[in-house]
Amino acid sequence: MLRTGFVGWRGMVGSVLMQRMQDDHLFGKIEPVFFTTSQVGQPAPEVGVEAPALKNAFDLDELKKLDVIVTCQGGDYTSEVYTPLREAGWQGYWIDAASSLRMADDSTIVLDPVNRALIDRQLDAGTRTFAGGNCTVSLMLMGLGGLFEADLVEWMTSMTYQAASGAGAQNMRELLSQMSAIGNAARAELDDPASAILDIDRKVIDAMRDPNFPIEQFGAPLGGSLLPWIDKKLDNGQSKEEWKGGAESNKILGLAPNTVPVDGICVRVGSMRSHAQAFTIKLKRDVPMDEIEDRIARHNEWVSVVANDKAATLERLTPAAVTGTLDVPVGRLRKMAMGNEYLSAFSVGDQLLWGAAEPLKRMLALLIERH
Ligand SMILES: NC(=O)C1=CN([C@@H]2O[C@H](COP(=O)(O)OP(=O)(O)OC[C@H]3O[C@@H](n4cnc5c(N)ncnc54)[C@H](OP(=O)(O)O)[C@@H]3O)[C@@H](O)[C@H]2O)C=CC1
Ligand SMILES: N[C@@H](CC(=O)OP(=O)(O)O)C(=O)O
Repeated sequence: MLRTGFVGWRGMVGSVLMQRMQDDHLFGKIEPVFFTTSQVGQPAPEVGVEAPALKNAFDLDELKKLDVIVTCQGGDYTSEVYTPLREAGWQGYWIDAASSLRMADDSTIVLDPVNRALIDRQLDAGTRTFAGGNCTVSLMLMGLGGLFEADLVEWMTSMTYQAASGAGAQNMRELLSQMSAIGNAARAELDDPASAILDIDRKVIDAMRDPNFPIEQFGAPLGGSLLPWIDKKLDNGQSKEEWKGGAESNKILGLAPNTVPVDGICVRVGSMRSHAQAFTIKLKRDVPMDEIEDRIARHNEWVSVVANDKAATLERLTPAAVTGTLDVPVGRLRKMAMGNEYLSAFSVGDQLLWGAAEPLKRMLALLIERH
């Protein structure tokens, strides 16, 4: 059995990974060892099989004993540990949720419903480093994989509506605190059906502009508003999140950089843990709508096409409908006013499942299967 170390297992992404591992009964197929950066010696989590007490995640000698390391601890941990571990001669499989190693020449970004053949080729060629993709990128490819598979996409834009969870657990809490502060500010007027809406509106904006409004994590109000910037600024004016759209998509598809240009504006909205994206897709040719819908729907078992009407859209194509599931609905499919080669689409997906934990779990399952 593969001796498999887990780092970052109690964080937000790590907890979802643990749950998915248990759902799929994977712990019985490995020898798990749990690591920590802060709780050495405490009991391992209950996962249905015996595991030793928590080990120090910086102890290279312990890490070197592992066949596989799965880390959801973040990029700082990866930067500190990965290179010394490899330099010390460790040749095990490193599976990482963080972005640090995604674009490295010797790493593969894993999203097996989309790039299983590439993953297999890389494994056969001796690749030992695997990273999960950026959440919006993975969710986009899960939704539109059928169009890429048929080589129909000339370029596309992705305008995102990203959930608070992508920024971390504290940010999710802050979003709720903001919503609560807004609700409290307008409580009396809300409870009075005769109150004027503009009075409510003024109280809301006053609360959002109050110096005591909780903005420590986001730096600005998100509840009742939105934030059209995610991550650092790059020299070309893109945010790093926007850059990942193009860079990671092409790498996942096994294409040379910028073969299919993907760009857009990434926006944080007040959704809790499901990201949504609006796409403008320039097709290589005028493809009939029924073929488009068929290709999208048949690509993998999690994607589905939502009819382009209001009732179906509100029922199935929202974060409230999708959160906590592996479903990736794609809707708002129609040809655009610019011409028949221009397709609009909208998709939603849980950014902690397909956006983070699920591809890692499946990579580990693949290693177990091959072992
Ligand atoms: N959030 C996201 O949407 C995505 C995140 N990622 C990657 O995953 C990394 C981890 O993200 P995320 O899971 O959000 O990070 P978290 O902040 O939830 O967890 C990271 C670590 O913080 C430590 N920690 C300290 N206090 C607590 C606490 N009260 N509860 C749980 N853990 C605690 C744990 O380490 P220890 O046990 O050692 O103390 C834990 O592993 C990111 O840095 C990113 O690289 C990738 C894709 C999406
Ligand atoms: N940046 C993403 C979440 C994330 O962690 O992305 P990455 O894994 O590429 O760092 C978001 O804010 O929604």
